[in-house]
Amino acid sequence: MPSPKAKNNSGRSGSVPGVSSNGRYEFMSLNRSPPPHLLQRQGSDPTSARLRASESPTRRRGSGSSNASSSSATGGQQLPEEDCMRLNPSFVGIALSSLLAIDLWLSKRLGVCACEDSSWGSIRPLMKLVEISGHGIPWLAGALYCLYKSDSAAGQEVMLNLLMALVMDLVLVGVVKAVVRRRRPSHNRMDMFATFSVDRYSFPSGHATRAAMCARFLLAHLVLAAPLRVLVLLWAALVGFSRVLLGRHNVTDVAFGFGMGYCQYNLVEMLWVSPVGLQLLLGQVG
Ligand SMILES: CC(C)=CCC/C(C)=C/COP(=O)(O)O
Repeated sequence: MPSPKAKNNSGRSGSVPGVSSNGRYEFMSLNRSPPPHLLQRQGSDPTSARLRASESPTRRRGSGSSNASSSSATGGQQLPEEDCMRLNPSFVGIALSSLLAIDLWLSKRLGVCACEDSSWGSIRPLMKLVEISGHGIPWLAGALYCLYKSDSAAGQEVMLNLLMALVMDLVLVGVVKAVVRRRRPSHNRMDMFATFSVDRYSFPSGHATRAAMCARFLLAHLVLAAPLRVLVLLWAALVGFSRVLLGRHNVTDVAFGFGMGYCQYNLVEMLWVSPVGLQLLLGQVG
């Protein structure tokens, strides 16, 4: 992530980031030699040393022309090919780093209920109530209760599919969290109730996926008056927003969570289990 304290004409066009000795990214010009401390670091970097060691002599000879071109770009210093590639991050890489920087900055600023002494700390209990309203346990318990209480086949069908949708959501979010392994914001206090071990990761927000998917589910399968439909949408938005206010998530975790939850509902519709389908399924199992 580009540091605001960047040296060497940072921010100008034609600049690319490198990593300084203190671990921060710094910009340097493509047209000028990198600063000596960066050149020295690349030479002693164990990863690039390993890469160079594993390179066969044939490949090294073969990459001579690219080394020559890189030496002209670095003021006569010969850099190995892999180091040169690292000095030329793609436009997509820079755009992603910038987006992440904005995300972290914005999320930190919006985390105004992250603890009791935060600027909006007094509404933290209210935000925690919103958090509970989007938690998996009340939704699973509610769907099970309605399934048990429902006396119509249509009601049972809807509740059964909601139950399956909630379980599918937990599994999909768990898989993505385990793969991406993005840490929760540093200002988050890990005081959520009933979490799985993957919930130490923040991408995507499970509350946001559930809120988006359940909102679509309710709007599609319950006959609700217009004000109630608006309320459902407002609730989903508030659940997502409260994740950032509480400092639980970065903005991108919630935005992706909303998108994922929206798409998950399409999957629920595709995999919709009807009573006939269920009887067939149970008949095959039995
Ligand atoms: C224990 C059960 C049934 C669900 C856990 C729900 C939970 C705590 C999800 C984490 O949500 P965020 O990713 O939005 O923090």
